Formats: sequence, structure tokens, C-alpha cells
Amino acid sequence: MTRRRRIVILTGAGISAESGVPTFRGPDGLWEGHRVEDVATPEAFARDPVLVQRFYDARRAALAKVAPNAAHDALARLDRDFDGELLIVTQNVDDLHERAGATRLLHMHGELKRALCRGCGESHVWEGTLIDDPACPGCGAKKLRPDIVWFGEMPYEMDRIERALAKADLFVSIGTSGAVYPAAGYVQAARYHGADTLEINLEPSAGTGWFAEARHGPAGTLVPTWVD
Ligand SMILES: CC(C)NC(=O)[C@H](Cc1c[nH]c2ccccc12)NC(=O)[C@H](CCCC/N=C(/NCCC(=O)O)S[C@H]1O[C@H](COP(=O)(O)OP(=O)(O)OC[C@H]2O[C@@H](n3cnc4c(N)ncnc43)[C@H](O)[C@@H]2O)[C@@H](O)[C@H]1O)NC(=O)OCc1ccccc1
Repeated sequence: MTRRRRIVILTGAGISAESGVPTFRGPDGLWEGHRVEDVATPEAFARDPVLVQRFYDARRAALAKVAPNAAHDALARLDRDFDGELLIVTQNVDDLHERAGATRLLHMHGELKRALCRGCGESHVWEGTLIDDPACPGCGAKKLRPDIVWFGEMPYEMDRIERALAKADLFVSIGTSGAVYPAAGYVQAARYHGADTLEINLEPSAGTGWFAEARHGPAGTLVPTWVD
């Protein structure tokens, strides 16, 4: 690790699997019993806001029953000890990275523990439910939605991510199937800019061919080995 100066790490649902957070594609292809397009799109929210709010309220409440695992802890150690540039870009909306202590972190697809006001555009820390249509703490409007990036919506902090990828000398992807864009394209961008590339995943991802090195197995075992 010592000769590295600038590292970008992309994480997905697989890093939280060993903590008990369901990944996206269950055996039935459904996501916790729902088709993704029925709960994670602006159209779904317009069509059935109660279903969508209940879905995210349930996932937000479930966070109290899970804890960071050895992979989250290892990345938090790296974040604490690495004196080069580091950016952890997570597709996950859970709060396990920050609960493990990671700080050089961004949630490109939003966070379960934030609510976004469609009235004033403000984002607020939110621990409770949204099903009861509470008022925005800022403007008072009853227009709060989960602060989650849904399909068809622009991910957060795209510029900051692209700047970090453009100067990275190492790109590591952990626990992601490489099925969703723009995140699935980051390995190509990193390679294009000359970075070394490493995939750590339970199985080969859709983009595994783009990685110079791949280690397949559980993140809870492989990530601490890679960090330490
Ligand atoms: C389905 C896919 C084809 N569709 C897309 O990619 C779309 C459309 C699209 C855009 N560009 C394209 C190009 C080509 C084709 C399609 C597109 N993308 C979008 O809509 C994006 C927005 C996408 C974000 C949607 N929101 C999410 N999440 C929040 C919601 C919520 O969470 O409720 S995406 C969501 O799904 C994705 C799921 O993937 P993973 O995290 O990888 O999880 P998965 O279950 O699939 O895989 C888990 C992996 O872990 C492994 N694993 C399991 N256990 C372990 C273990 N123990 N250890 C290690 N590994 C493990 C497994 O083997 C597996 O490989 C994540 O990104 C996740 O955040 N927005 C956008 O494009 O806006 C326009 C735009 C763009 C730019 C500029 C202007 C406008």
C-alpha cells in the first residue's frame, strides 16, 4: 500500500451482505419482494408514494438491527492510517461505513438516514419514518421524500468522483455486480487514466474483465487481508 498515493474505492451491496443487509438481486430477482422499478424510480413514487415510503421506512428501521463487519472496519482503518489521498465511493444507502469510522466517504446514491424536501430542496438527517408525511424542518412543506438517487436520476457528486478517478493510481471495487451505471463504468475510467485496478467480490462481476487483478471470496475475509 505504501507506494500508493491516490486510491479510489467503490463499494456495493456485497460489502454489507455479511452484516445482514440484503443485496439487490434476491434469488427471485426481486428486491425484498419488490421489482426495483416499483419502488426505486420517480415514477413509482408518483404512482404509489405510500408503497415507496413504507419500503424505505422499513429499510431505515432495519439499520438498527445490523452493524459494520470486518470489511467496513478494515476500510475505516485504512482511512485513518493512509497518508495519501483516499476516497471511498459507496453505492450503498446504509450507514455502515461511517459507523465503522470511515470519513473520506461519499454516498453517490444517497442515504437512508436523510430526507429530501421537494419544496425547498434541502436535505435533512432523518432517523424516523416518512409514511406519516411529516413537515420539512426547514420550510414546513409536507413534501419530504427519501434522499435516495432513484433510477433515471443523476447520482450525487459526479464531478468529485470523476476528478478522483482521473488522478487515482489505484482503483478497488468491492462487493458490486457492476450492473448499474455510471458506477459500473468507473473501472474503465480509472484504467484510462493509468490506475491499477483490483476487484474484490464473491464472484466475477459483469465488468471483471476490466480489472488487472481479481480476488473472489467474502469481503469480510478478503478486505482485511488486502488492507493489513
Ligand atoms: C439496471 C441498469 C442497467 N440501469 C442503470 O444503470 C441506470 C440507467 C443507465 C444509465 N446509464 C446507463 C448505461 C447503460 C445502461 C443503463 C444505463 N442508471 C441510472 O438510472 C442512474 C442511477 C442509478 C442509481 C439508482 N439507485 C440505486 N440505489 C439507490 C436506491 C436504493 O438503494 O434504494 S442503484 C442500486 O443498485 C445497484 C446494485 O448493485 P450492487 O450494489 O452491486 O448490488 P448487487 O446485489 O447487484 O450485487 C452485489 C454483489 O456483491 C457480491 N457479494 C454478495 N455477497 C458478498 C460478500 N459477502 N462479499 C463480497 N461480495 C459479495 C455479489 O456476488 C454481487 O456481485 C447499486 O448501484 C445500488 O445503489 N442514473 C442515471 O443514469 O441518471 C441519468 C444521468 C446519468 C448521468 C448524467 C445525467 C443523467
